[in-house]
Amino acid sequence: MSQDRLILAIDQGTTSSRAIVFDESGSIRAVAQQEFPQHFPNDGWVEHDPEDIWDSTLEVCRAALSKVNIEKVVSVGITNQRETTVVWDRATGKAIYNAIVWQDRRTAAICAGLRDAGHSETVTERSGLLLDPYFSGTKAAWILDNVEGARAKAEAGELAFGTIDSFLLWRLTGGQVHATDATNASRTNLYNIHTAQWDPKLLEIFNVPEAILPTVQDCASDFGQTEASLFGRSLPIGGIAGDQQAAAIGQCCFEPGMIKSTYGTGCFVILNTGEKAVRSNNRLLTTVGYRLDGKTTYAIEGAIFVAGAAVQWLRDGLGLIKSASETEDLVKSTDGNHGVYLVPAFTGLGAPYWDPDARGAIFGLTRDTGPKEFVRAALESVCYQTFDLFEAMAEDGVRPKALRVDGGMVSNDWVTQYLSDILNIEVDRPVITETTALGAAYLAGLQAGIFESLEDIASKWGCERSFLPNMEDSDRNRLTANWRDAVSRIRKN
Ligand SMILES: Nc1ncnc2c1ncn2[C@@H]1O[C@H](COP(=O)(O)OP(=O)(O)O)[C@@H](O)[C@H]1O
Ligand SMILES: O=P(O)(O)OC[C@H](O)CO
Repeated sequence: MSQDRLILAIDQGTTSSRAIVFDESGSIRAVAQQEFPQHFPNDGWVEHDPEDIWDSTLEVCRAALSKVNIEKVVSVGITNQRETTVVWDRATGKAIYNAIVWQDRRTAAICAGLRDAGHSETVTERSGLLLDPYFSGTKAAWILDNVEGARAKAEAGELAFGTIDSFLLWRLTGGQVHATDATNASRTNLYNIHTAQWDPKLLEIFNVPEAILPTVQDCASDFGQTEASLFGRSLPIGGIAGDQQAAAIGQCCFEPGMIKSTYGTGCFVILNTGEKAVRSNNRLLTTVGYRLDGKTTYAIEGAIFVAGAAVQWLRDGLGLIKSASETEDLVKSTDGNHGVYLVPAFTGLGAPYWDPDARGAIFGLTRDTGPKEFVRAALESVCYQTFDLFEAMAEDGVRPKALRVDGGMVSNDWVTQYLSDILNIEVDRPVITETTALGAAYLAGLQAGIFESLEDIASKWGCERSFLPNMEDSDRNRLTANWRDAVSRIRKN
């Protein structure tokens, strides 16, 4: 097969924007990355300036494209931090408020009000999600109700709503295309995952006017062309998926029962359930895994809000480490956790607890507790939180045999081994850990005809290292029971 054609994948994440150019074999030809500022204007609020998102995206695309022959780039894929909400003016393209980030808790009271009004069942049945501030619906409504004149403009069709993919698409196409893909739509609380359409009843419940919504397309489809002035040449945009779904695609989880977990800022487990939208009895989410040729493949998802963010907190908040990679040697020099447990509920607890008011705590401190124990407790907490998701899945009757992992944290061998020990299953780390961008590239490549099918793509997956469980049951039981005890002490709901 010719290795000449290239794909540009844009990965717009929570803390940084990345652009990666892949070739036809799925190998990386160029990378550029840029962090951008986080804004915390109030307790529990998290915002991004949409211009920072746009500027950093544009710069990394230009930087990555400058390292390759742009004439060979045949398709662009976009993947993005999901749920983060932007509302912009169609006439100017300017956002009317900062992007409200997925971690933001400001709409907790609105969600509680909707629960009290008896909407929980309708929302879960139709959207597959829960009533939690995590999702976009209440964030969009908050902007419309808190920016002067916004609701009237929205009703008049002058404003556009989008998750980050949609906002970038609008900007990249010079305001020509207002669209999103089914995975991003499935994170809004407004999209009916069974009918594959925006749901009028959900729009009514969340008080979001239809006039602001983007068109929902397949993940591999014609999303328009980039404006020629941006990169010196117009490029077709052929793929979009939310970052966690893109990671599942990059990990080639195409068969029902296949499962991946990504350890970036947060941790997100996605289990392919095939053509069936399976409803969890244990507060996991039902979501769109991908939609291709009009056919939806569903997934069950467990979302944990703090994973690598706990390591960032050790570095930036406490100053205990200078870099994330130091944690591996530090924790390897410990001989157990000395009874210290960190519950990193800095922005509440996600699945399976869904407790937006819970806050973090550390337990079991003694006079000999030092930085190493804090570091170990932070790394362990990520594995215990994944354990909670697997327990919830087990109660739903799902017991995976192996887990494919990716994300910045799994470069840490200690974390990956401990994860295998605590979950008591094989944990596989792939050769290419940039699975999120790779998934977007696969979608764009499918649309461009570079890849023929999902089977074609699946043959490219390679395992770099498998981690096998190596812990006594009695130790696992003791550790997870202590963790559960720690969690129970911070619960508010
Ligand atoms: N060696 C390591 N050990 C532990 N955590 C790490 C290590 N390397 C990176 N991380 C953590 O992984 C996260 C970065 O992963 P990444 O996948 O780039 O995240 P995101 O896409 O959410 O920005 C950071 O939160 C960082 O603290
Ligand atoms: O940007 P990430 O990698 O932290 O992912 C964010 C998720 O999409 C939030 O649902």
